[in-house]
Order: sequence, then structure tokens, then C-alpha cells
Amino acid sequence: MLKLLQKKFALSESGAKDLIKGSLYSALADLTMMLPVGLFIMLLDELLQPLLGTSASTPNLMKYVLLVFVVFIVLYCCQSLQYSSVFISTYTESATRRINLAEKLRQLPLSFFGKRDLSDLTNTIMGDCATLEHAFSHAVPQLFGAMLSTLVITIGLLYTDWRMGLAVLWVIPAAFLMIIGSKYLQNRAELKHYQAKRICADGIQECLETIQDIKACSMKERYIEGLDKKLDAAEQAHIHSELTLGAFVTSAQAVLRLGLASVILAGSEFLIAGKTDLLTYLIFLITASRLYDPLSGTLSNVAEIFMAEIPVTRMQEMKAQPVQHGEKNYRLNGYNIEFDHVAFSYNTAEPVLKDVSFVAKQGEVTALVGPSGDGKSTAAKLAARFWDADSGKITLGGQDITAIDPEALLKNYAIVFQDVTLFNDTVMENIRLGKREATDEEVREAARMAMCDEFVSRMPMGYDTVIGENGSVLSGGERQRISIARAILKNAPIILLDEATASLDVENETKIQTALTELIKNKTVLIIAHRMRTVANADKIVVLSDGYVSQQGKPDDLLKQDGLYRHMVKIQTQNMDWSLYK
Ligand SMILES: Nc1ncnc2c1ncn2[C@@H]1O[C@H](COP(=O)(O)OP(=O)(O)OP(=O)(O)O)[C@@H](O)[C@H]1O
Repeated sequence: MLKLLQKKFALSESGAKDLIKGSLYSALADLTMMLPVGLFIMLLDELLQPLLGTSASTPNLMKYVLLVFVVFIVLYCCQSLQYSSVFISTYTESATRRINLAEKLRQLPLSFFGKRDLSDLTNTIMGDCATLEHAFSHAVPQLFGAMLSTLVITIGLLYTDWRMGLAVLWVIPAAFLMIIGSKYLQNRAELKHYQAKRICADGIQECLETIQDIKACSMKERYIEGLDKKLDAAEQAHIHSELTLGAFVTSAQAVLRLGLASVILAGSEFLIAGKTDLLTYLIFLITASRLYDPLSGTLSNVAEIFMAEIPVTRMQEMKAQPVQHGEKNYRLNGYNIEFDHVAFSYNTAEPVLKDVSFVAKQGEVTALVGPSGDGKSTAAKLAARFWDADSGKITLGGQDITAIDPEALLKNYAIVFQDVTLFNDTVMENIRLGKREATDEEVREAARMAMCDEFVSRMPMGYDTVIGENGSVLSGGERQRISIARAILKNAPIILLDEATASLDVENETKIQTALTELIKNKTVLIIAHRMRTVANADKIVVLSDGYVSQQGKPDDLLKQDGLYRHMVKIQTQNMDWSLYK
């Protein structure tokens, strides 16, 4: 039962237990709602008896005042128990669900993020969790509770008078069958609504991210028009989904209302035929008037639960994604990185790396060069286990990196990528990311080595200046220098530099290269650069072309060969004479 609930509703074990508890309390709360009815029937019985001549005693009003007081206390206790049990457990589960999802995302390989777009992921974490939160606080326990309490009341009614019982109860399965029968249509409409909403969110996100280019290309009108269409489509899909839901729920609620009419008709018929007495008739009338109200609300709960299936499925998909495993404790024999017949493709059939073998030795600078798009960055990222190779093996210090926990592995790497990621925090804290426990002085020293001092001193609050979302107040070169400072601070045994100095002017590039020369001493350095002069002093050049290593060796040796490396050096030397105004 627990396992079934966990699977069906993407719950943790404690969440499933709380759901059962909440449902039982909801059932209890629903049943206690019938206590005033019971009390009223008792009073009615005592009032009717003298009129019908079965007893001469008059009702003891004091007893009823006391009973009303007791019923009020019982009602209050049950409702508060139900409220705290359902809501507290729902919000606790919701927090656990969000934390678990975020933790799962942290463990997932980057390949997963390539398959899913960011707004979809954000929607799953924020939107889907909110949808489930609402379903579990306002629909699921109430539905299960109503089912349990209705079952108890059904048994009581059928036991009292099965024919009158049937007159009250026939509408319940009829109304629920209507809702269950419409499940397919409702889910289809909701799925369309979700997809339209996602396309719309994607469009808005894209618009915000590319606002500069949109303005630069005078595409504003075209873009707004496109966004307008997406918003319209989302609105239409929403209306359609609400109408589908509304049509079925309202019809089912109308069917429920027929129950009262059927009790009146059948009851009058039985009363005239002498098949039932007045008190029983009144009992069924009062019960029917109380029974249908909570059930009417429950019909929309069923629809909400159907709709919750979409987020539950998406969450389960995410939970089922395979994560990268590995040992946290491992022994390395040095820090050589070796690619052994490595092949890799992203989500496309065409592999980026087909058969790549080379060694990047500790204490040496190994440069990956080659035509654009031929897999240099991919190879560098594979070396840090951002993805796992499809075939072949990558080892670090003789250990297969797939046997090492990705986070534990990354402790050995300092990485400077082309696309630097900065946080909306101070310069100091952005650099300190390289080494959390670093003192302010250590951070400043790393910043000085990475030539950050000069631009930080111009900032209003120096190292305490907040640099905006992803370093929006900084230039490309400044962002890159912060990233280099991080790497210097981390002082890891392996350094991956992917176009690390691409955004720098010649003066800063030369200065930073001097700092990098200090940084890379006795380390394993894998460097990617398009400018051949950046890698001319490397110990080894690996030329990647069309998924293969077409050449590898010392730069001077490769220059003597009639190959791609010499060709690239030649073209770049010729280009140095090129001018826009020629
Ligand atoms: N996350 C990704 N998902 C799918 N395809 C990708 C991804 N990253 C890169 N690619 C594709 O893989 C191929 C190799 O890309 P990669 O960035 O490794 O090349 P590169 O040699 O470093 O290019 P450049 O010199 O232009 O930086 C390209 O065709 C690129 O479009």
C-alpha cells in the first residue's frame, strides 16, 4: 500500500504515511460532520413520539444543550487534527520533494541538461511542485477521506433501509463515473495547456536573454508578434482546459443533486405504500441533504488529482534518470590524464569524438587544437567527467574516472571555460568559490595574479562590489579574469583552460600568461586555444579533426610535418596581415 502510494503520487515513504494519516483524519472529520444530523434525528424522534402516540415523555432540552456543546468540541478537535495533519505534512513533503529534486539535479550528468530546456526544469521544480502541493493539501486526503466516510454512511443507510439507501446512493457512482470517464479528455486538454504554457515561458526567457541582439537586429516587432501568438495560444489552451474540467464537474454535480429528488420521490412512494415510516423518511431526507455537499466538492478533487498525474509523471521521469556513481575514496598514481580510444556523441546519432587516444602528462602543457566544432571542448569536459564516454576509457592517475564520484573527481580540477559563470554576489565571494575556506588575503592575492586588481580598484566598493546577475556589470575580459583568479585560488593539480584568455587584450593576455605559468608548474594542463601563438610553447599538441586525433607531438615536430597543425599556423600567420580597411 505504502509503495503503491509512493509510486502513484511520487511521494517519499514518510509522505505516503502522512497521506494515509491525513486521509483517516479527513474521514473522521467528515464523519463528525454527521454528528449534528444524528443529534437532530434524536431530537426529532423524541418530538415525534408524543405526536405519534408511542411515548408521552417530552424531550429533555438540557440534555440537548449539553450534547450540542460536546458535539461542538468533538467537531473542533477533529477538524483541527485533520487540518494540522494534512497541511503540515503536505508542506513538509513539498519541501522534501523540492530538496530531493534539487539534489537529484545536482547528481545528474550534464547530458541530461542538454536534453531538457531550462524553463521546463524550472517549471518542474517550481510549478509542478506547487501543483502537487495544492493537490495534496486540498484534494487527495479530502477525496480519500470522503470515500471512507461515504462508505461508512452507505453501510449505515443500507442497513437502516436498503431501498431508501439505494434512492440516496445511486447518484454517487453515476457522478463519479462521469468524472472518471472524462479523464482522457481532461488530461489531453491539460497536457496541451501545459505545453502551451511551457512554449510561452521559453519564449519569454529567450526574449529576455537575447534582448540585446533583438534590438541590434531591429527584430522587436517580429519578436513581440511571435510572443503574442504564444501568449494567445497559452490563454486559449487554459480556457479550453478549464472549460473541459468545468463542463464535466458541473454535470456530475447536477447528477448528485438528482439524489435529493429521488429520495423525496421514492420516500413519498414508500411512505404512502406503508413500506417505511415518517422518521426513517426524514432521516434519509436530512442525511441526503448533508451527504451530497462534501461529495460535490470531492468531484473537483478527482479532476485535480487526474491533472496532478502530469506533474507526477514528469517528476518520476526525473527521479528515474540515471546518475553518475563512483567511489569517493580513491587512490591516484599521479595526475596523468589518458584518453584510450574514446568515442562520444551528444544526443545526436553523429559522434563528436570517434576514436580519440592521447595522454596529457603531469607537469606538461597539452594543447588541444583543431577546426571549430571538432570536439576540443567536448574532450576537455569528458576529462572532468561532465559526461561519460560512450566507449573507450579515460583514466586519471591510472584510475578509470567512471569509477570515481564526479564531485570527488572535480576536486582535482581547476577549470576556466570560455563561458564564465558568475553569481550575483561580491567580487570577493565570486573568487572565493575556488576555495571556500580561503582568507580574504588569499583571495586578493589570487585576484592580483589574475590581473583583477586594476579593474576592482575602480569599482565603488572594491572587492565588496556586487557584480550583478552573471557578472552583468563586468566586461568579457574582466569576467574571464575573475574566473582565472578562481582557478589560481583553487590551486588544483589539474588545470583545464578552454579559451581562457580569449576575451583579453594583448597586454593583459601576456600578463595573465605569466601568472598562469606560475600556476601550472608541475601540474597537468589541458589547454584549448584557437590562437596558435597561445599554444606554441606547449609541451604537446593534440590535433583533433573530425572526431579523430590527426596529429600529436611537440609543436616544433608538428610544424615540420605537412599536416593540419602547420596549415592552421600558416593561415593564422597570413591573417595577421589582414585588415578591414584594405
Ligand atoms: N551540450 C551539447 N549538446 C549537443 N551538442 C553539442 C553540445 N556541446 C557541443 N555540441 C556539439 O558538439 C560539437 C563539438 O563541439 P565542441 O564545443 O566540443 O567543439 P570545439 O572544437 O571546442 O569548438 P570551438 O573551437 O568552436 O569552441 C559541435 O558540433 C557542437 O555543436
